[in-house]
Amino acid sequence: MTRLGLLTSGGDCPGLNAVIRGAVLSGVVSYGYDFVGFRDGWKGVLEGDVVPLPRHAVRGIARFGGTILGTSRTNPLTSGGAEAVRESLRRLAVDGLVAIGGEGTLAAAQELAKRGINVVGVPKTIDNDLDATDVTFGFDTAVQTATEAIDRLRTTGESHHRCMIAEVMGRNAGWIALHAGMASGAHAILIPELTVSLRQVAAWVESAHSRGRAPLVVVSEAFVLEGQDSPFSPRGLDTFGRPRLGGISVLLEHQLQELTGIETRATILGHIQRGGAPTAFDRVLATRLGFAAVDSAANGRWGTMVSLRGTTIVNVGFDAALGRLKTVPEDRYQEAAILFG
Ligand SMILES: Nc1ncnc2c1ncn2[C@@H]1O[C@H](COP(=O)(O)OP(=O)(O)O)[C@@H](O)[C@H]1O
Ligand SMILES: O=P(O)(O)OC[C@H]1O[C@](O)(COP(=O)(O)O)[C@@H](O)[C@@H]1O
Ligand SMILES: [Mg+2]
Repeated sequence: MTRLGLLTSGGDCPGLNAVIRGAVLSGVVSYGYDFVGFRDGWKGVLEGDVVPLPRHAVRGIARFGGTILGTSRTNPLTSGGAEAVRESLRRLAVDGLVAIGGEGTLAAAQELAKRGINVVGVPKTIDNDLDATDVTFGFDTAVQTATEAIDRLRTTGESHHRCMIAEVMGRNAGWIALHAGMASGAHAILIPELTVSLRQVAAWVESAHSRGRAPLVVVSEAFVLEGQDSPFSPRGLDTFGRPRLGGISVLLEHQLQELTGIETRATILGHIQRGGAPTAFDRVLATRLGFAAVDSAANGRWGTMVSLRGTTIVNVGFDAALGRLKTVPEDRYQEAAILFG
């Protein structure tokens, strides 16, 4: 019997469990496959740390956030390499892997595929910044969660006649800020793709204030204020050596209050955006990606990943997914700018 191994790797996002369930159900129902799950991403592969994934193990999990398998940022190439992965799969009689992760996970999967390991990828990023897929699961949930939180900030902001700043995730791309900002009626949206001067932000805030509104600014964690040379990152590095972002809104709080004289409060939404139950949209997308990943494995399309093009799930080579980010185009930002001030 064919046995596939599933793993989730990199930062979590709502919908991972729906992918796992979709893959197992499709594999069991359509192909008679058997599944195991590796705990904590590539770490579980290297350590042979597996859990059996019979059909009943995935019962009802599509509606839960996080990942039942756990995740990590272990890089298999620096922690044992392809030979260690091959040996572990051989020992566990696993015929192929479904790796669910971000561009780092997929880069590792690509390298392993080049070395003859059977692996298919499922793209994951809360930031929605992978170029080879139109939308990633988790993004819709993050936008919904951020929008609900920002709606709450508005009512308290309006009561106190304050300027409220909401800081959202977005390491390289401002998609969450753009969408949550448009949905919540922000008077300024600040994204990593475009520097803006403090004076311009203050002008938008003052314009909204002068119309009797409580100004609302939505800012991506990686936004760079004109005059700065990199995103605000006072918290050291993450386990992969990337700067940990977060806090630009607090900097803006002081500077905007000083410049405008309007009482200002900043809120960092942080990991709340990544936690909790996926929206119906994300459950459906993630389930379909899980189905398609198993179809890819069944058809021997190793070394590829599944992706959404329009409303269709297609297969693309890892190359298409890597090396290029899907950032917010200037025209999408200018379109939203009609709402500013
Ligand atoms: N080029 C690469 N090749 C192999 N592994 C990588 C590469 N880049 C990143 N990784 C590994 O993949 C891990 C997960 O990254 P990724 O899937 O992008 O998720 P996230 O962006 O949420 O951290 C990284 O922490 C790192 O260990
Ligand atoms: O606190 P952690 O887990 O390091 O993750 C925070 C970072 O991960 C991100 O959510 C990106 O994750 P994705 O890989 O899902 O795109 C960033 O927006 C954020 O800077
Ligand atoms: Mg990544």
